[in-house]
Amino acid sequence: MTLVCYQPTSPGAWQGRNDGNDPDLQRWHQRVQLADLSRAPLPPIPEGQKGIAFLGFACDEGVRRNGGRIGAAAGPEALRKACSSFPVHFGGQLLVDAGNIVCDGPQLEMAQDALSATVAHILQAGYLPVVLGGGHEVAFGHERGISSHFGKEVVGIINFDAHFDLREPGGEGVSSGTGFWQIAQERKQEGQPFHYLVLGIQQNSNTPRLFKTAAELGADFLPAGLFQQKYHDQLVGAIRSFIQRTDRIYLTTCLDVFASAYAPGVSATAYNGLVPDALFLDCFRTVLRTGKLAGVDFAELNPSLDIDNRTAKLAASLVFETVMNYFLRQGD
Ligand SMILES: N=CN[C@@H](CCC(=O)O)C(=O)O
Ligand SMILES: [Mn+2]
Ligand SMILES: [Mn+2]
Repeated sequence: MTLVCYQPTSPGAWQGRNDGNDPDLQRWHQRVQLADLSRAPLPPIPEGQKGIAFLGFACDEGVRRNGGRIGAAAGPEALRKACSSFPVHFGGQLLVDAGNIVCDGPQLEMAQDALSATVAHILQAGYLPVVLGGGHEVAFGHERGISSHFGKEVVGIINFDAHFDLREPGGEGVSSGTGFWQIAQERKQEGQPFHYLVLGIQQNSNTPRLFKTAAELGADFLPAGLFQQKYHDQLVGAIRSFIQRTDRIYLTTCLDVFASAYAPGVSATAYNGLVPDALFLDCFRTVLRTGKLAGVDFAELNPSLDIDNRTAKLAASLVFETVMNYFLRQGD
């Protein structure tokens, strides 16, 4: 593939604890295969196996344009590091690192185009793309790659986020806060429905205008306050009924959906965000186990604001969930 903004991952990115080379001792860093897409396509997936391809989106420009605290471009590197020592519980399945889309300076739109093309390539090769952000401008590029690959199929978007990210582009153009508005416009132009479910919305972080835009676009949302054990069945039921209306699911997690005690390393912290507890995990796994997963990403990790890698480790644990559920439990 010829790609602007593309950089392969350096071998030093995956390093960690080593207990030996036996299959039952291995860690992810011993199993991740590095692929340089500028030289060769992704390796073929052997019959009867599945593949996941990580792709970094090293980009600060969306958060900068949105007036936030920059540093998310270092997110992919921190996430790889936090994932490196996870144990391998998935037998011979294929875990590949497909490199990075790097947004150098103000070229955000170009980086998003490169992201879309690379995501489409990953899907074409039969892998599940797991994109490591980067600001939430990752969503527009990622989703477009998915919808271009799946053509007329209905792609539903599930976003764990404190924010709608339904802003109309302002003076600086598109940003980390405009991604889902941009997707809605594309859908409208194509005469396709916009299926968008946001989980964890904070009233104190979204203007009345954003709530109004969400209503006008037919977006569904569940507020952060609903994330209580007594509403468990309601939450899981709402997620399931949303998924039923779609053919494919794009799952995106904006790490600022979590309370700042758990996720201090984000641009816009939430003191009263979600707790990454059993209730949250039930909701997250409900999405992962649909059998319709088309792409997963994690946005807004800003290592320069993190405390003791807390946010990176939380995001990494969700990557672990994604890998485990895709390889071993999808379609339950
Ligand atoms: N991707 C982030 N979006 C939020 C940021 C809010 C903030 O910086 O306070 C938004 O635009 O609403
Ligand atoms: Mn957010
Ligand atoms: Mn967001």
